Amino acid sequence: MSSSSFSSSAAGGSAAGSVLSPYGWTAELSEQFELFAEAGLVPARLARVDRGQADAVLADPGTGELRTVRADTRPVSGGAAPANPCTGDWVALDLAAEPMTAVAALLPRRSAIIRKGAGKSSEGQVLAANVDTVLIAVSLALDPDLGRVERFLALAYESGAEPLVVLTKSDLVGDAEFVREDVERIAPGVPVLVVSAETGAGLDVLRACMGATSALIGQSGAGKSTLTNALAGHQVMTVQRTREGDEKGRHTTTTRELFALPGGGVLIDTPGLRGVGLYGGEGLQQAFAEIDELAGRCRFPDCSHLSEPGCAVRAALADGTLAQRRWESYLKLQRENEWIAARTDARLAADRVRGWKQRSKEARGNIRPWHGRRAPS
Ligand SMILES: Nc1nc2c(ncn2[C@@H]2O[C@H](COP(=O)(O)OP(=O)(O)OP(=O)(O)O)[C@@H](O)[C@H]2O)c(=O)[nH]1
Ligand SMILES: [Zn+2]
Repeated sequence: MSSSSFSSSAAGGSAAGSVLSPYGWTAELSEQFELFAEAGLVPARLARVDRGQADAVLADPGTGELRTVRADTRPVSGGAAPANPCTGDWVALDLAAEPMTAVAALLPRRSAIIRKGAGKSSEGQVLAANVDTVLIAVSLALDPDLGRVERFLALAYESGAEPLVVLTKSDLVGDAEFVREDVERIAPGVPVLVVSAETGAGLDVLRACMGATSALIGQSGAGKSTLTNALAGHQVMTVQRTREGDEKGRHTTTTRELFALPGGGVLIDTPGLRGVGLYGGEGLQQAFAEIDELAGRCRFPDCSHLSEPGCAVRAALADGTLAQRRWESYLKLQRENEWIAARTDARLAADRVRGWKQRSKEARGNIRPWHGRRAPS
């Protein structure tokens, strides 16, 4: 691609605005972008991120039409994992960069779904950025795992986006109402919708509830890719049909991808999550708002809810207002969160010590050539 065909004047301007608005571009973003536009950079949204590169959707400054380009993400990678570019990020592209288009900057995120990284690492992994609605897909074909739904809800709240539970594959069950009620009980204030990607039932209501950018999360096999295809109106994701009706799914989705929807707005499909570790705390309080509220009514503000008199939590457990299962689920997620917080603190402390040692070593190294003596250590 020749760099001379791009003029900086169109970048970030109204052309980009109208063409990118179905992708979630707003006047506010346009304002944030002004300085980048003056520098000759072009706004784009990342639709897919692989190792070191991304697919970026932009309004071509020459033709004004939507276009997807491959871009080098290395200039904005390499820092702390949660700050790395991910699907849904708005970026400033340098189309003239050699040897290929490069992501020159990431715009500040409005929200981000971050889970605890895989393995022993305490680093967060961003699944999707700038999301308005988190759709938690739960298959009606299996007994619902309420603890898992609670975990996804906490993750969704933590992101800063609005959660919504989507019970999928309604064509496979006679009556979804019981499950819907069970899920509603553990998701106070959260819409719980029943859909079938197969028959199209419930899709209109779902569409009406989705914000400008929605992201689908859920267990592998929950029907996320099938639902993405149904909402997109055509096959955008490859769905592996499990011949024996195996409900476990096969991890068909390997990279996050972002799609424009026919009625405007975009949908981000994420790979099936076997285990989602939480990464942060506030989301848990929101997902278990009624427990938070109960704890506020205990006689002692620092009540451990174990043996203190006047404990509102124990009272609620005793009279059945608070289900034992729900309380244990909360405690479990809270323990995980504390662990991750401790790990993160320990890692930051270790980083600080390492950074200090490195700097003092460099300082010694700098002194030696000029003074010919060892710096005091
Ligand atoms: N009967 C019926 N089957 C469905 C429906 N939606 C999905 N399925 C089937 O469920 C299986 C899993 O669907 P996927 O869309 O691949 O699930 P996924 O959540 O994207 O799975 P991962 O890509 O592994 O995360 C496939 O065999 C689909 O054909 C539905 O509405 N009705
Ligand atoms: Zn208490």
